[in-house]
Amino acid sequence: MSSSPELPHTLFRSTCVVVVTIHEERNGYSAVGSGGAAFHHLHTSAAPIRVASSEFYNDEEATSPRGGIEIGAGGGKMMANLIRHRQRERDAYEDEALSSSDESTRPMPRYVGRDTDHVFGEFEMDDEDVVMRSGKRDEEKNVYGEETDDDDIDEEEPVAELLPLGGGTRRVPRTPRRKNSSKCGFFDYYKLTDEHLGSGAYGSVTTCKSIKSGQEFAVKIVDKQGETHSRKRILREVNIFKTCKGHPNIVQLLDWFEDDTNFYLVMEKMRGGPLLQHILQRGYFTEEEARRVTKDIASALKYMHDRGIAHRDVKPENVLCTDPNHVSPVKLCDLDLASQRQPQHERHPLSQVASEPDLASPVGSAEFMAPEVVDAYVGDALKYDKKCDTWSLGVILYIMLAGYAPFQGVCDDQECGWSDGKPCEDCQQDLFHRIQDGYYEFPEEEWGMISEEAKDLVSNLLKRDPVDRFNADQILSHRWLQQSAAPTILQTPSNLIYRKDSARDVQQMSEHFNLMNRLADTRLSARFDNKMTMSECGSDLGTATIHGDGSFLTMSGEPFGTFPRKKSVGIAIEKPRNGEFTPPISRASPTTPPPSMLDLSQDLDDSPVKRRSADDSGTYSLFSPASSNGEDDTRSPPIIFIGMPEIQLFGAGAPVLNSVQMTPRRTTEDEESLSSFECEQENANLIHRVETQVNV
Ligand SMILES: Nc1ncnc2c1ncn2[C@@H]1O[C@H](COP(=O)(O)OP(=O)(O)OP(=O)(O)O)[C@@H](O)[C@H]1O
Repeated sequence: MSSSPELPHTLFRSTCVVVVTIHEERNGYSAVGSGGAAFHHLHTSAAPIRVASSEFYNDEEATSPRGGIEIGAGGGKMMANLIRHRQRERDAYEDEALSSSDESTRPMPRYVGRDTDHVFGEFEMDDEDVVMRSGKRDEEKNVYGEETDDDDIDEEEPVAELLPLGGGTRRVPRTPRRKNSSKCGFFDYYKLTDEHLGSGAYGSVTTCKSIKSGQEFAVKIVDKQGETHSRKRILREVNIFKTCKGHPNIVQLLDWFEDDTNFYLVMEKMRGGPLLQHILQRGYFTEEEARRVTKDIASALKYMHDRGIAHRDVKPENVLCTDPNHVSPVKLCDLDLASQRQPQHERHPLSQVASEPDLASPVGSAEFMAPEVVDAYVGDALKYDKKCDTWSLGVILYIMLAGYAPFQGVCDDQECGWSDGKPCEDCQQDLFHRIQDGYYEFPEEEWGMISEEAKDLVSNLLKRDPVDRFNADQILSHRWLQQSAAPTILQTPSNLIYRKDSARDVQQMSEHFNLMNRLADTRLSARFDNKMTMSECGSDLGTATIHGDGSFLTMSGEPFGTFPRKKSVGIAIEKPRNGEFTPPISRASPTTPPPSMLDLSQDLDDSPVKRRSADDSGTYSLFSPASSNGEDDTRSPPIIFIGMPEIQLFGAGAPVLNSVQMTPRRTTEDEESLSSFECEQENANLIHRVETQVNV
């Protein structure tokens, strides 16, 4: 099926993958796993009934009652269960808050600024302090040694310190001289400049200046009013920053604040800008410089991986140059997608299982996705781990050496605008297939001048099987990194300019993917944080419907940000065994079983929800009847599950649904299947199909 002219916004040109993972805890149910959302609706008649929406997250720092499933209209018994479930949550939350005699462990609804002086040293720092903090010491000790003051800090104070917000902003006093300054916020210490450093799905990064010293920092400001903030996510990012403090190749968080409107993450300012932009601006880049950058990134990854953290979004935009005049040293930024495993001894048996999908959540950027990540998109596997970071480093290294990406999507359409940054479903599919095949070349024109050692490292990073792929240790001990490389001047800068299909597309694709993943994730988390009422849930059910061009429309028709409010799409799902469609079954591979091992065999007594066995896991077809009622159509797109009574999988209080992934795949069977698809929508002929991996 090719992109139809009548359907400019074909579904999932950009891919959406939603992973929901659940595990059970003693008090009711706590959903744990990667942030995510599932689209759940029941359809039995012309008027689709919206049934359920769930949200789950895996954050040990959660300050609000955890877990939960939110239900919209319909399903009386289910609704009653949800009310009971909600009440149980509130009771448990209040009980816990009241009974806690220990101030430090008492759950509070909000927290304010983190006392980062304890973590990072003095608050107001001069350049020397920043250098010290960012670990400009003996590299071996910084990367591998234990010379940190973490231990003291951890004992004194948890990183996620929780304090009542009260009215207005309050900053935690960190030193005796600040003990009385209990009403200070970001603007008491810093002033913003008008230098915009970058922006992402979360917020914008701007230069700020210390009022006291005039020293410049970078501050990431995350708008709390927006759809994308999540306190847990910020906490997680702060925690990971803290774990990574002192490493010379990871951007250092220096301070952070929260007020009524924003979060403020104050970081050291990386004056050299993002890697590829830096290379482009300099117009000059050598193999030796590529080697140094590779070593820096590998050092950062080793540090994170050794601590059980996968970055999961390694891409050139997140590699920042310290100095405007030199490409290295570089530092990794943007730790908000990073995931950290709990230490073995702290893991609950179920949470251990449930932690897997956190790494299995397909997040990141398209061109940098390792094959196993793409597998997760297309249902062949659900698990990937920190080796995906070293794959992404392989892609970055390839781009650094050649000026274009190793895997690129192409199609036959002469009008295709993919190389100009426009969406193209065929190109995207082609890109995914190429990544999955793991096939790339070293074209002689650019690679002829590049050393065999460099190519060998690329080859060992771009290994399709993660088992064969180099880990960070192997990268660092590779012979190319062990000694200076040739000062060969590379064609990278000019290729970055002329090969439109490289860096720019990488960035554009990454925007699509990251936004989709995060909006779906954080929006639901934010909603849960705010403890929305039943009616609110009902009126704002679901996450976002993803248009073919990657834009979003919420279930309630509210557009996110600047996304166009145009044609909406609905989604239908068909269970293959009961329905007339037989989509190709693409189960998780035997070596990477899906996260469906949770014991779901016991039904809940009072739940209307029928738990399914792991046998019910499988790949389901997901269809998208388009409703193209004109450019201004802002109707709520119905989410319809056809022929799937198991929609009750998504019911209240029962953690029966392990994960759902929506992945695009078109097969030759589609045309036939779709022609028999009875859709009650207008324009039923405009149906696109994606596969859905449902793990029960
Ligand atoms: N410490 C810093 N110094 C200079 N620039 C920075 C710094 N941190 C971030 N930036 C710039 O801001 C951009 C966005 O920052 P960051 O990636 O942390 O935000 P985000 O909202 O989490 O983005 P994403 O959507 O990629 O996750 C970066 O790509 C970079 O260009």
